[in-house]
Amino acid sequence: MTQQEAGDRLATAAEKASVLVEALPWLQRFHGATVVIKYGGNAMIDDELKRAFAHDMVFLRLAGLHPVVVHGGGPQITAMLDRLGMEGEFRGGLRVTSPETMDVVRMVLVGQVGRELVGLINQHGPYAVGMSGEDARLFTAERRTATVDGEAVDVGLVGDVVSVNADAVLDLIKAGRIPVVSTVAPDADGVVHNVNADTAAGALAVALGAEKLVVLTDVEGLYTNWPDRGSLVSRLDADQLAELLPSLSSGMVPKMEACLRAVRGGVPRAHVIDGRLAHSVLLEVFTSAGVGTMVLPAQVEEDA
Ligand SMILES: Nc1ncnc2c1ncn2[C@@H]1O[C@H](COP(=O)(O)OP(=O)(O)O)[C@@H](O)[C@H]1O
Ligand SMILES: CC(=O)N[C@@H](CCC(=O)OP(=O)(O)O)C(=O)O
Repeated sequence: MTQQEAGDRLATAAEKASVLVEALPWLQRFHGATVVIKYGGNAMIDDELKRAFAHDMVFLRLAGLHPVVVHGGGPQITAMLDRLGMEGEFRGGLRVTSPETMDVVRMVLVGQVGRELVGLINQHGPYAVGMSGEDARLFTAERRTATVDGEAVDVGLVGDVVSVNADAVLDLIKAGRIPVVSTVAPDADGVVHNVNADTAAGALAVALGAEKLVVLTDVEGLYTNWPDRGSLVSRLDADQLAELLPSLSSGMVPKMEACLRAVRGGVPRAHVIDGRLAHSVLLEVFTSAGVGTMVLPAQVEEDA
């Protein structure tokens, strides 16, 4: 080995060690904390990324945190509707959901996307258990409308989460498992509704008293003036977000509403991060710089 090569090896080793050392305060701070991670369908773009996500969930669990996964699957539902020759339509960021569409939504979220994530996590050990909003009365939904040009529009069997019974999730956490939640949920009469996954993740984070809500999507974070790439915002507080919300367009609306709901409901931090970057969750949780957009309940001086 030349002197140059030996020097390079030392520098690489020092860099690797510094990453591990930097994680220590965050490992201490989040030990025993519950983190709700929303994995959007648009961030499940290839098998490698999905495997990296599963790896990260197991990493969090073995690092002493309690990860709870809430997954989406919008593009996967649309692909299945296409295969079945059925129409897919969104209004105000929500899927128009007829009873027939609801069958497909449930089949894809619970039977396909949820199962796949459970399988990938369980390649590392017996951690993941899948459940939907129907299991042990996790979520109760209430039919909601979409807002289009300021008007309320009927979108069929689409629900908002009006109550959360987190007992079954807490039981799984206590047993050392990683709950993987699909967001279909019955209303008070037992009629199953399609719930946006961001909305469900926000509600679950509040009910669990989570330390963080992390939303993985296919963009770097929130842009105040989309698509102006210079307008990426790294942090904002609940009041600033509430002011910005009416100006946001469809995909970001449920995401940022969920972050607002979470921090106003007692979750100290909500983050929107780029799920296209492998291991972005680990960077968010265990590095000082963090990634993406962070929403805080109120303006704070401390960097966290
Ligand atoms: N202000 C904004 N900041 C960032 N992304 C935005 C904004 N407005 C609209 N978008 C769009 O929202 C998309 C993310 O939402 P969505 O497609 O519903 O993702 P997911 O499947 O992760 O829930 C981004 O890819 C981007 O095209
Ligand atoms: C009511 C509504 O729009 N539900 C969503 C549920 C899945 C979801 O939210 O998936 P992403 O997170 O991948 O967007 C849908 O049917 O597409």
